[in-house]
Amino acid sequence: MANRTSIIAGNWKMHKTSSETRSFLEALKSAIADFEPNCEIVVAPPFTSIATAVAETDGTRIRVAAQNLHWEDRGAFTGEVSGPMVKEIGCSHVIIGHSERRQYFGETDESVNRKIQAAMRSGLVPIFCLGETLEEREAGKTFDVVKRQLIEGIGKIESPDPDRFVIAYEPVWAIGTGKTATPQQAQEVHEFLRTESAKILGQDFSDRTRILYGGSVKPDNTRSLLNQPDIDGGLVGGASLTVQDFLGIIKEAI
Ligand SMILES: O=C(CO)COP(=O)(O)O
Repeated sequence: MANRTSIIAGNWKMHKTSSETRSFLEALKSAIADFEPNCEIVVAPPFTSIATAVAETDGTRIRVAAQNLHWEDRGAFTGEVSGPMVKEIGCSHVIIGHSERRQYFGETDESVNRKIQAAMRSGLVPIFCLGETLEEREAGKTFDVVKRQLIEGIGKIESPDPDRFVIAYEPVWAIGTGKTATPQQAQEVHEFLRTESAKILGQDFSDRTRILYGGSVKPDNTRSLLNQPDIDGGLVGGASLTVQDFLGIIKEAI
């Protein structure tokens, strides 16, 4: 089995101004200077705080992600931001297809696919999110839903570099609810996603791509989740907003 380096990524959602971003990153930098984390570290601030985050993390191991992009590189799309813009300002990663974007901003499997292609065209690492709702889980549709999202999301993508492509399984019912999927529940979906992605993009891609779990990840549940063979890190919302919790998660990463 491939040896995959874990990723701990903080999705700040609509939190932290530039000055709040600066103080958070100053504290995080000094905290991680004391030890050698076992994982890659990514933070995803809102667009307006990205420049500050890039400046603050320059020369460190912390990488910066955007939370969204448009599928075109430029054009008359008021209020939108494109891959080349995100790349040039210094982001390495971009979150795509988060359930909040699907739920509140009308994103579809098709737009997610176009955004993944746009990210790759601009040299950004997509963090491609998918996951079922509570209703879908209770109706026994979890595997059908994530399979459809996976196929539609990565279907038309040509030979992505597995080291530069990340999938995040985020069951919607576990986001911001304090209700984490059990390690077994998460593992069975991760294993399924890995098997299915091998059918679409080949065994090497499937062996090497990182699949993160997201949904109420906290310092005290990180270890048991990351101990699962197909869970390669966490996409963290609420607990990435305080240095203490985010650092606690980073320290638990294996
Ligand atoms: O949506 C998430 C990360 O993208 C998860 O959010 P919480 O960690 O707050 O549940």
